[in-house]
Amino acid sequence: MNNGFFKNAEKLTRLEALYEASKIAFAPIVFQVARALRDLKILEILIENRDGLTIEELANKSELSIYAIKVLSETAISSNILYEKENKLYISKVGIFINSDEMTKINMNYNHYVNYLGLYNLEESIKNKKPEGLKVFGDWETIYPALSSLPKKVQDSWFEFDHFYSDSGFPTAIEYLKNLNIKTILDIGGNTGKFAMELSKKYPKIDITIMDLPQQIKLAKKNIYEKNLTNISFLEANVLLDTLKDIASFDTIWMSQFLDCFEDEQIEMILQKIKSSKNKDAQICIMEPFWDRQNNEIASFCVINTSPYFTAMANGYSKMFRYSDFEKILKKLNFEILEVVDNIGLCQSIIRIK
Ligand SMILES: C[S@@+](CC[C@H](N)C(=O)[O-])C[C@H]1O[C@@H](n2cnc3c(N)ncnc32)[C@H](O)[C@@H]1O
Repeated sequence: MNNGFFKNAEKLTRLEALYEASKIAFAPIVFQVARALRDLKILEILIENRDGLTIEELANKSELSIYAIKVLSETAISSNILYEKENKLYISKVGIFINSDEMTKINMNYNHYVNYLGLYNLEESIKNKKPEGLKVFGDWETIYPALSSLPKKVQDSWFEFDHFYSDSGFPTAIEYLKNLNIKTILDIGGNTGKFAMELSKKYPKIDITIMDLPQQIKLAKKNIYEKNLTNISFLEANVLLDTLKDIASFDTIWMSQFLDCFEDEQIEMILQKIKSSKNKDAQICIMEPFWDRQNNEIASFCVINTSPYFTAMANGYSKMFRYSDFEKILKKLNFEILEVVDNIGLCQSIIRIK
């Protein structure tokens, strides 16, 4: 299933197709112009002046040259961000979204700070199965141990992106977990502890343990000690290398936006390790944004287009899941699928398995 999205390609006329191809060929230019218009506050100025401004007036108010306004606004007109009427420039709905829509802002920052430079090496990354783009930030095998030492803007936009999509699901996910009668939960890939802290605030009686790489556990500990939450513990582990023998005491294993960090063989290996080490009655809840379970095409587009980040920047081999592919892995490992719940926050689904 793909909810009937992305069905236009075969219907385009030759001329429409050439226009689409040209938009793609110039996409990096339009992207950078849109971002510059946002960050140079030109969009904001036009939002404050909805009756339109001449080029001279806009140059004056933005303290930029006439040349700058002409270059930026002409690309913006060609891509529907601005429009022109009787020698005045106006902001369009697209421009308003670029300036003010939270999701668009976060996606744009993530693509500019985290992905833009490194995506130049996508082809090499595909061929070598390595995140060759990551070298723009240093000599790392994957982005995960690098996260806590990336440049501030890169780190901030990575965490904002990650948190925006998973955080929006946390309230509903926590409500969902309420009905499962949980006493002890292991949050694998718990990152900076955001989910654990939300859960802890809501249910102080549940024992929560965050498992992650040592670098992330350090950040999580700092956050959690500052909040003085006492029902959260920590386990440093690399799920690829460690045995996971100490997980038998948990009645629930939680993984949110975690398994998408790995390739199929690794996912099978991790799930198999969990299956053989967990208490036999323990349930596993997996929260992921499956692109074929989204309820609108925009969400599906955003989820799909996160995948090349994994290839060029994160690890060289993982991607956002198509549910039907993921289900095959669960069935191969003989997991019982207890239920799948969609529409968790912006784009997540929870699969509960045993
Ligand atoms: C995309 S983040 C998800 C964070 C969080 N669960 C959420 O929903 O926002 C993936 C997390 O998995 C952790 N991770 C990646 N590889 C790992 C490994 N081999 N062992 C343990 N944790 C790992 C990363 O450090 C990171 O915190």
